[in-house]
Amino acid sequence: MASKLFTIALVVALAATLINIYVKRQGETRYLFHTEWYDPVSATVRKFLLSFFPRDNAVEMYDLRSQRLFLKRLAIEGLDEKDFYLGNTIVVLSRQLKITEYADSTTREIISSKRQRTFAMVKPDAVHRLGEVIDVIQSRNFEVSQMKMVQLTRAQAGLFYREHEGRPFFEPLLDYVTSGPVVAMELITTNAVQRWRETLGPTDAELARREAPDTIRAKFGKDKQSNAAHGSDSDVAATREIEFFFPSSKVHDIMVPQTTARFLNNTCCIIKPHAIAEGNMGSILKAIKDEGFEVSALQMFRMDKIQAEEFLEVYKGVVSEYPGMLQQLISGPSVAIEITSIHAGQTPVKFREFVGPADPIVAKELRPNSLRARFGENTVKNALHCSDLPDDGPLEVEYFFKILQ
Ligand SMILES: Nc1ncnc2c1ncn2[C@@H]1O[C@H](COP(=O)(O)OP(=O)(O)OP(=O)(O)O)[C@@H](O)[C@H]1O
Repeated sequence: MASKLFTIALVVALAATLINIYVKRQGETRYLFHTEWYDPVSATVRKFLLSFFPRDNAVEMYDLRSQRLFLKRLAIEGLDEKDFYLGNTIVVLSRQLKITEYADSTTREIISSKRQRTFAMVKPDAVHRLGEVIDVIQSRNFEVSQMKMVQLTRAQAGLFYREHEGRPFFEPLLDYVTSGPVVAMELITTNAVQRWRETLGPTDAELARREAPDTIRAKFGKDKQSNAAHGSDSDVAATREIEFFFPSSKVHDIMVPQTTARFLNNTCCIIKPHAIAEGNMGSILKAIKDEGFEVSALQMFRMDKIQAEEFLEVYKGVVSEYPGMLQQLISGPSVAIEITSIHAGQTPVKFREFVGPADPIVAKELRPNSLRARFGENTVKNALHCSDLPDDGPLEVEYFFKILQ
């Protein structure tokens, strides 16, 4: 009985504190989220209630364990309303906070309709034009929140398209979607399911060219079967399809599509978070292809501080930009790429030349066509990380495409 009374008192006290903190903000738009952060010092996951105030991009955090205000309202540069959706990780004062739940019904109603997820897949016939497809995706204000190049097995393709089993086009469809790599993506925007279907256009690419020439299938598809890309047809399908390609728990199931990494004659690069946030991912991928390099594997990662420190260890104490490089790498999603080319043994050296000098200002002078000259800003925001030495490339590819899988 005593313990029950204590629990009730605690809940009342907690509620009262929350009311104190939040009700006084009445009249001002704010969203409430449950978030968590892995605290390396206590080796535990700490849970916070987080308020976000869109007017000034400020956050306030309440520690659910100590039941105390943890962070007074503070504007966080680079944080935006669009960063707040379930499953995303935001960075607040170097802490990577994962958003685990909406903390009230108003936030759920507003954010979940604004931030709907859908599943998109670039099919084998359009993968060589991935950069252009991503340009369309970004120009229509979709955010790519997960992405992975995979090779579907026939069994996986059959499961994915099981609703079409028995139809005359089913077996040819499986031949087609297993004929080469596909790129699976989770896209987020307002009304994402419907808007992505509209962006795709009609199933038949020829019909799309006649009736909806501005759509993805009109631009990149060939016919009724080879139609460049897929999109979920409902909210429920989107959830199922996202889970199919990006399982929420690490499962070693043969039905989970696997990376296309070859681990041979390769080098590695990372499109940095700032370049993705600035909308340059598509242009960078297109430039890499136009220069004759092949993207043989690709995946979006949200690196945590421990992973970023591990990855950048060789630069610690060696380059003065190390702290900035670390912050940049954990500031948002990045895309790791395995690069191969017809130059075989020369791929690392040739690709490094194409990426250009570490300082974009120097790159603009010496190599104006290099990726850093075109997409970089300074030595930290220099658009891409690229393996330094030929021996590093395969190790970095292994890090992303084996160890972090
Ligand atoms: N009549 C057909 N002949 C050949 N292939 C077809 C035909 N109908 C559909 N397909 C292939 O099967 C896929 C799935 O068919 P569905 O009817 O679900 O079309 P969709 O919803 O427009 O496409 P998706 O599901 O790939 O987004 C199509 O995208 C296309 O590749």
